Amino acid sequence: MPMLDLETHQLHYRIDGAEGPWLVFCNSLGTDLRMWDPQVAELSSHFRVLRHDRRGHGLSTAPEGMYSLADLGGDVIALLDALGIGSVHYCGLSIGGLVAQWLAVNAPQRLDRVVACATAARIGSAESWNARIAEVQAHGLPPLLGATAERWFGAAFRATQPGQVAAILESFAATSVRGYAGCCAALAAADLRTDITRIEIPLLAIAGDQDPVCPPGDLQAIAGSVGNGRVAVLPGRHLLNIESPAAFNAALLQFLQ
Ligand SMILES: O=C(O)CC1=CCC(=O)O1
Repeated sequence: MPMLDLETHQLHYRIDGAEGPWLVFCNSLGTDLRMWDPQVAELSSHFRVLRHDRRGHGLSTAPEGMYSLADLGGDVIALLDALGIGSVHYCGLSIGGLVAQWLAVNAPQRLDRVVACATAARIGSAESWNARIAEVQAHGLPPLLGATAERWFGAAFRATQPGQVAAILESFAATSVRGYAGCCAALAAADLRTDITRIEIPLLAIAGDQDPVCPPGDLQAIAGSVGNGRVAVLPGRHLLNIESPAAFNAALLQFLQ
């Protein structure tokens, strides 16, 4: 189980595929790197795929305190440096998509092409994230399970794919409260609406047509703000890479190849 030792925490990562350009996937809040399994199964024959569990998620440890987007982006750069990787295609979903935008603004030399999925330049409000922090610190993550499943997957998918939904919710319930709350703090403070106008790297924004968290307008706004952006709207709610894997993989391949 490969781990990167950093000063305050350890990052769990995984590499699949032996040849081709590097493609890095970055998970959403309350999930681990397995959320990208439907992509890795198909794309690891085209790319060397690097995934990591964000700090406080999956098998990565959770440093104390609250985190910032710069901390999360810094973890990605530390991982690339440690593995001797120069530049990558980068695909992140939700908070992972915010990290993608942060990297495209602050470390453009490390990115070839960037894919921002089910995200926004500003997700929610400081008030809503601070309320979420208070809730999980008081009661843990399990009380959030029902509402989370409804935000992440459409009713039809929940009814027909209970195994996939259960697996993702299991990873949610296993997320550390400290790690989850720390990332909520990063979300509370993150507002890249001005910064992203400086992005020149080719960017694909992918939206779920039924996403209640980051609706298609948020992704259209990202694509319209950057120098070289385009948008794809696919069927699905927030975790659309799991709900619509074939369409998602096709959009990625078309953009990255
Ligand atoms: O928590 C959610 O359901 C939605 C979300 C916001 C940021 C993220 O990564 O997930």
